[in-house]
Amino acid sequence: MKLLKITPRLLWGILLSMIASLLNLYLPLLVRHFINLKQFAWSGLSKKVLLLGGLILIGNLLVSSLSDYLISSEGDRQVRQLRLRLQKQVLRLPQKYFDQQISGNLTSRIINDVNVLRSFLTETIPAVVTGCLTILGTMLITFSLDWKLTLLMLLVFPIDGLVTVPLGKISEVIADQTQSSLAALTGVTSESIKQIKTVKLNKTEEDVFAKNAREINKLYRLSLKGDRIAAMIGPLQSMLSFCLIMAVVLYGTLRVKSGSLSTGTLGAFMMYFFQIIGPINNVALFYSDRKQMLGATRKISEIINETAEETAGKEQLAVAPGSSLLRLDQVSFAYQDLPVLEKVYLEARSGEKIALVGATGAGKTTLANVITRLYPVAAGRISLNGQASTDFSLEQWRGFFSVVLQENTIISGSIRDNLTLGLNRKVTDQELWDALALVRLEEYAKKLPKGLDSLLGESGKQLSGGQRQRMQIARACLRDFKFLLLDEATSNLDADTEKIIMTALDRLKRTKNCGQITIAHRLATIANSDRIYFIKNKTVVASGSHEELLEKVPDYRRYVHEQQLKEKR
Ligand SMILES: Nc1ncnc2c1ncn2[C@@H]1O[C@H](COP(=O)(O)OP(=O)(O)OP(=O)(O)O)[C@@H](O)[C@H]1O
Repeated sequence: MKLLKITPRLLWGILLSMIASLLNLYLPLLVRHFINLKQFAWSGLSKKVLLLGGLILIGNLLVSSLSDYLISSEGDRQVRQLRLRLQKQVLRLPQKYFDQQISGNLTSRIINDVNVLRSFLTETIPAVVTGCLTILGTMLITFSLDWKLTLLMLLVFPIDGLVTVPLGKISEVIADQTQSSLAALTGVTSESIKQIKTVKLNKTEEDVFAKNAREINKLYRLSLKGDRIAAMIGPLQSMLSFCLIMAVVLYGTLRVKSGSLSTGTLGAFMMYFFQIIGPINNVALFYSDRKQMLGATRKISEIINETAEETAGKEQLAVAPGSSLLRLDQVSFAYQDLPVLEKVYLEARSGEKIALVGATGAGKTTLANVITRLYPVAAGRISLNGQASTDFSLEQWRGFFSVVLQENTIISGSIRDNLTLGLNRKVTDQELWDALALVRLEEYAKKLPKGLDSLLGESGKQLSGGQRQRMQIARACLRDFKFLLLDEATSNLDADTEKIIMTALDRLKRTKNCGQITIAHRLATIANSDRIYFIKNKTVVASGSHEELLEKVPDYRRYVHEQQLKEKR
């Protein structure tokens, strides 16, 4: 097992558990002594034996408690470490990995599969080790007491094996399928909760319910299969054990009657018999538990072995203060087999506002994602002041950009939490209020009873779409950056508010001497750009000012015309 380890603490726990098992082995011998007594007298040996029995019970209690605590706490510690490792790994995985995942399935891997490993480490391993010891110790003692009765008792192994081996194999498969089914159910449930508004507005409650019910039913059917196996294993084992006990009792009684066995020894045998039934079952289940653990390990390892984004390993490169030039040369990119960008050329300078314009699906957002290295380019070069983007560590490179995305990136938390997200410097309240004022949110925040510390709800549910966009712009403006990248960042605002904010951003661009890269369809947002890159057929087909493009590029004229028609509607 690679993910969880056998540590000294765990070994101590198992050792104590073994001591407790050994202590338990002594108790039937004490009982045998009492049964064999001709007459009970509260003195001498009997007193000593009773005292010893009491001490063994108390010792067993203490040792077992300590052992349980050591094993469980070690399991918790290792599960914590594994979950932290998984969380760290998940955060480092490339964007393309998430494009192919259902977040709920991933969550289930991190939560449910790790629990399977925990139970193997803290339950199966100790149970099997102590079980083997109990079985071995019992056999040694019972052999020394009466080998014939022991041989009869030994029949429990093949009989138990007859039940647990074939049924255990089936339950292994069921357990593996159950884990996958649980992951799928977590996936669909979390998706339907996340998309509840879409579900309601599209009146797809029944469809979503049917989809989720399919997963619930699949899990139910698997659980029923598991229940059937468990319902067979338990009673079958009990019945076979009962038959065997009867055989031991009958044979033992005959031997007692014939005088070749003492009543005490028969009593001790019965106790030993009951004592090893549990351990035998645990040992028999080891194989299927191990299979289940291997399945969970495989699924977790798939995440851990995924190649992470290359984040570190490079020195911070010195970047001269002042003006910067971001340049894309012959950049190409494809999502798996879908080429989206081909030989794109682009330049953005400090103090400039450039715009990426093109029909929907043209590849504008993809271009922004490639610039910020969310996806690696397939060919070509992206550089800052002549230095290739890949010469910079990912962290340093992403630090050059402050991005406002098309999608909602408000986190659950307060206004302050959202504004300071990812900021690695201390900010004063005044700076936060200034940022809010820049996007015209100051009045709104002032009216809230807790001001900057007011909570915004999950994903900013308590804000309007426009307020959410403005909050994200305010957050972006607070960061230190060389280029502000706005991807449809003002699409939800009314024309007047957008104009006010764009004017404020222009001012910010001049005072901070940063560049601005805007992706937008609305003409008013892009028309005053220093340079517009018009994207069509996977590449930049023309660049220039709005007026230049209108004059020289028929496709751009057509695009603008269509856009004007849309905006008039
Ligand atoms: N994660 C992804 N995996 C696979 N294909 C994608 C992915 N994201 C986008 N695409 C595809 O890449 C193409 C460009 O998409 P992109 O989002 O870059 O366009 P866009 O110009 O920003 O569009 P819009 O103006 O509608 O936002 C589209 O065909 C889209 O289907």
